[in-house]
Amino acid sequence: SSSSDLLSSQISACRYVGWITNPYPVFLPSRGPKVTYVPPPLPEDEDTIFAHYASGINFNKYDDILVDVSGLNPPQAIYTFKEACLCESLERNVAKSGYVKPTPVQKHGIPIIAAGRDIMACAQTGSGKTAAFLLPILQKLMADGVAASSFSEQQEPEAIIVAPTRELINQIFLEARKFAHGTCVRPVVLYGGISTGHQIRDLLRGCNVLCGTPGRLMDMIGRGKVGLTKLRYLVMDEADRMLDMGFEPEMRRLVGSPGMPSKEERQTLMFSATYPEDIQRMAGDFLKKDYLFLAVGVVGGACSDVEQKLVQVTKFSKRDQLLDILKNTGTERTMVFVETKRQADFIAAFLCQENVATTSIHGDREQREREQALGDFRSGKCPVLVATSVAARGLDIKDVQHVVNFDLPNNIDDYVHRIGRTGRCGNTGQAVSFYDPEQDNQLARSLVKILCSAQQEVPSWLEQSALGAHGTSGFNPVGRVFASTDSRKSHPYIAPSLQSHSSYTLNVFLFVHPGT
Ligand SMILES: Nc1ncnc2c1ncn2[C@@H]1O[C@H](COP(=O)(O)OP(=O)(O)OP(=O)(O)O)[C@@H](O)[C@H]1O
Repeated sequence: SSSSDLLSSQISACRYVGWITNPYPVFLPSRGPKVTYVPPPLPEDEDTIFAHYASGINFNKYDDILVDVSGLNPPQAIYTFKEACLCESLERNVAKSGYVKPTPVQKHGIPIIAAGRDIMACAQTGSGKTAAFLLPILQKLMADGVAASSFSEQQEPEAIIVAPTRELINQIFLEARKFAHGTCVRPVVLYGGISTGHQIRDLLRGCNVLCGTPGRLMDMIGRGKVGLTKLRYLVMDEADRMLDMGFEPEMRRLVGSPGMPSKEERQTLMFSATYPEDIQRMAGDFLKKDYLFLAVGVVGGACSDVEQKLVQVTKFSKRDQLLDILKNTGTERTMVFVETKRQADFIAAFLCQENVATTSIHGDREQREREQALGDFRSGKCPVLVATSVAARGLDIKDVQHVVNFDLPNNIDDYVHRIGRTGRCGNTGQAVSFYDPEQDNQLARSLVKILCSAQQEVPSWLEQSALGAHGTSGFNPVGRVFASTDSRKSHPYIAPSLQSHSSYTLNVFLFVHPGT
């Protein structure tokens, strides 16, 4: 029965932290030396492949968001999927996915990519970036009559997509599989935590679009299972994360791998909701000089469909406050973010003890457990998911109504991605963040900026903390709200031609800072 299933999943969550067998939790990584996990076969029925949730009441408001394209000669935006001139199968798959009209990042991104240009695209969480790169790539592969790939000891994909986490790359793969349904284009996914033998067998059956996390992808390239000479499209999703300290060396190894076409010979596409300026400058190493910078709304801004609340707390009051919140949210899907894997185990076990159907996801859980947890959360069997930042980016889960930052992250971009797990595709959502002044003061200024630019109420205590924070000279929370911060604009020596950049805007959306 479902209640005994629930009980057993709660028991296994507790056992994982040694709660039941041992009164003092032990935190041994449960990863064995050899990974043998083989995920269940993918469903083949169309209802599952094309399952989607409805866009929300604010979907049409996307059209009001300011768009800025900078760089030379950007192509005209499209306004309908018809104008994207997709082939019949793609058009049908788009319709079956429930897409009626493109979102702004699709209106601008699709023609830019179709025109063969490199792009650095920034658009708020949940606004359709995945289709913005998948559709034009698939369309170009189809238009160029890409050969149906077949068995070979080395696969040479035409497109490679990289993303920072296993669950996200798997989701992107499923999207690619959905849009390519009924065509000869074959997407394949590679990520860690799964039997390598299983993935090699799947890969060698044929591959046009390879979706991978960096480690497993480089492993397959190193084994000679993936050749790069036919590569035409390289996509970095969550590009700022792919180029930060953690992944930058892998990305440099990837573009420096034997056979990899130079940046002049391939098309490189970067997408994210956040782009710190230093990362933007470094990203230039991977892109052609004349790449286009597409900014939908405030670069690095939070999704305006998420109602953001900050609650001042003390370290020891957090658990009770979390329980209070969860009592009100009931069975509505809620993601609770914490800072450490250990904390994720503690909080998940605590909530299970309090009879809240909870599961957890973090980097020390086995892949089987991670996928089970996500599955239980998606299905609603466990409506509360306790997660570390491993689940902060990209995950698109139906009906997540609440995000709780039990611990605030230590950087503002992570905050933007985390709260973006709710309020997707024009739906509304709520985010509550526990702010511990002893821990979180360094975030005060950035939080005020983010709240202002998303037209949210700023608590006066937070404004005070921001004003009192170190180095506040020139602090202007409402400044630069519409800056389409293409870092090249403030560094003309990088690309002097951009002095005369072409920039256009759509439907300027003005807002007033609360209180002004
Ligand atoms: N044109 C559209 N019409 C209706 N739904 C859409 C459209 N484009 C995308 N969607 C849906 O919106 C949801 C969010 O899209 P997606 O996951 O691509 O967002 P994202 O911008 O990549 O978000 P994140 O920054 O969190 O990665 C998905 O369920 C997707 O299928």
